[in-house]
Amino acid sequence: MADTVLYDVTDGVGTITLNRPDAMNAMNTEAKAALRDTLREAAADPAVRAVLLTATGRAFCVGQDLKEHIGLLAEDRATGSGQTMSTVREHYNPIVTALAGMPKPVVAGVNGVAAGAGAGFALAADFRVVADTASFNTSFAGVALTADSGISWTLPRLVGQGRAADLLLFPRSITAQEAYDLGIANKVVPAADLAAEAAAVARTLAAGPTAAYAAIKESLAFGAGHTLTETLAKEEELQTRAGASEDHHIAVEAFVKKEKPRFLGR
Ligand SMILES: CC(C)(COP(=O)(O)OP(=O)(O)OC[C@H]1O[C@@H](n2cnc3c(N)ncnc32)[C@H](O)[C@@H]1OP(=O)(O)O)[C@@H](O)C(=O)NCCC(=O)NCCSC(=O)/C=C1/CC=CC=CO1
Repeated sequence: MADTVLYDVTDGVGTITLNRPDAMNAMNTEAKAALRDTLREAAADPAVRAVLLTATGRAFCVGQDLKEHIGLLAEDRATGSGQTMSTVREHYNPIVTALAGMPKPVVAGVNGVAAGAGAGFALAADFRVVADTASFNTSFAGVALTADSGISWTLPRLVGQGRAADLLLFPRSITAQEAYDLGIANKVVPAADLAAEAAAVARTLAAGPTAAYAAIKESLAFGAGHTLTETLAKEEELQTRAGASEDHHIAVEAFVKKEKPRFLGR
């Protein structure tokens, strides 16, 4: 059986590739566990300074594998165990926590449709490079479910509460261009260039000041749920840490010498 998730580390980029192309990268139990564990590995590896999440085939990820899910639902009914939705706690929540909390930038290379939890994964990344043929679909209400994979946190922050409600109540596929106009896609590129363009963005970030990027991610997440006063205090704490980093000293020295800094990531 082919690996459901591929992983490669080159030039500081940990590339995680969802690899169930024949199933449109639907997440079965094996793929969810593999993605969760690979994200944790990438987070812990100092050689990885940026993560690229992408996929093989014509889809990015269509969320929960409904063909597996129907069997689990039947089992639940038969045994009364009610265990089917424990996958949210065991898989989806840890996956999204790992993406959003990754102490380095995460780029989603959205090569095709991103639906349900698959859209949630893309939205939990820091930067989305999207093929012009790709699309996004919240999908959840279509299968009589509510939002998961962080979508009720990420989507309103990207598009506003009203548009998020629209996209969740009336699930439909929105094009890459619509996603760009709404602020979901950061960059739309011709489908043939997606892999190269997404990898280039990830490589650029991997060559950057990793500790400062981690602090930027932390302060954005903090600011989203705190007052200005609290956020100013957090910024001071994080700026003090960034100011003590080797990369800060390297950058200031390079600026004064009119040179290009070569960041160490610490
Ligand atoms: C809008 C679509 C994503 C893409 O549409 P389209 O390009 O027209 O492709 P289709 O013809 O519909 O599909 C091609 C084949 O792929 C199969 N497929 C698509 N999605 C899934 C899926 N999620 N699971 C399994 N298989 C899937 C489809 O059946 C076709 O196969 P065949 O060729 O054999 O017929 C559209 O496909 C679509 O709307 N898909 C469903 C999206 C969806 O509802 N996803 C799940 C949302 S719920 C979720 O992600 C999270 C949870 C969390 C916890 C527990 C339980 C459930 O969900």
